[in-house]
Amino acid sequence: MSLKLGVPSKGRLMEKTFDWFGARGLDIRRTGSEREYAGAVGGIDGVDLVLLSAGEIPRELNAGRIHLGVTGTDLVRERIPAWQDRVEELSGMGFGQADLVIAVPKCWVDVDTLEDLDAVASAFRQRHGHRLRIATKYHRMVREFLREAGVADYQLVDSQGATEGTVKNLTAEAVADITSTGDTLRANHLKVLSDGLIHRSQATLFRSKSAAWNDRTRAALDILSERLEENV
Ligand SMILES: Nc1ncnc2c1ncn2[C@@H]1O[C@H](COP(=O)(O)OP(=O)(O)OP(=O)(O)O)[C@@H](O)[C@H]1O
Ligand SMILES: O=P(O)(O)OC[C@H]1O[C@H](OP(=O)(O)OP(=O)(O)O)[C@H](O)[C@@H]1O
Repeated sequence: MSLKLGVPSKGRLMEKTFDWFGARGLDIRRTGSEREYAGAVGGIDGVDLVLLSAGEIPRELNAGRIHLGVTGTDLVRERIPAWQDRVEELSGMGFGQADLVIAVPKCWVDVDTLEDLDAVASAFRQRHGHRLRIATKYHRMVREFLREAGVADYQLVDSQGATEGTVKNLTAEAVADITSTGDTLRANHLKVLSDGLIHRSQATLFRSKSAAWNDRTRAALDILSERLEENV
């Protein structure tokens, strides 16, 4: 059995992931036609490449179907319950940075903090007969964060894309989404709460705690770990 390394096969993390391993002596390549999801790893023995979307890598790590995988820390926290028991962070990779934040309409001039949001949420429910809606795809992380902050009078509405548009479209009053330059929030007249940072994410190399390890896969991991230490 070879060590299975899961890397993003498309999307914003793919190229930088290939470059990051290249700088550490691992030549990761897609093989076959442009559309074929096949790949190879050169420069190290006993490692098989598994091409996946960044969003699927947490599930594969959790199931132990891959030994190592590259994805965002946000996706691991969101998609693996009790993630610390299931995976180990081997190395932050220094790209794919994005912040998961809570944002509200800019015109809510009296709302700058979670405490303000809590007050607005209670008033909103009394006035409208339903809870203030927060659009997000990060249900687990947002619930946990708001529970710890003591904000209770809200409901999550699922949004798998174009989340910032939900406020203009009147399907939500606030959003919890990833931001990197802040352009999308600004363009949609939203502002981040001053204490509304839920998580700072970056692309990270994870090790599955449930994958089966043998002498060959352990030896491959040792060589890989040495390369990582040489190139911190
Ligand atoms: N500006 C950004 N917007 C969204 N995600 C970003 C941004 N910058 C970095 N990321 C990170 O990139 C990762 C998601 O990458 P990407 O969207 O390519 O993967 P995906 O969810 O598998 O894509 P897809 O939606 O095509 O399946 C997340 O960890 C996210 O935090
Ligand atoms: O702060 P910015 O640099 O503007 O980036 C943030 C935007 O990028 C992501 O969307 P993505 O491009 O993945 O599209 P999506 O709306 O389909 O998720 C994210 O959901 C934000 O909408």
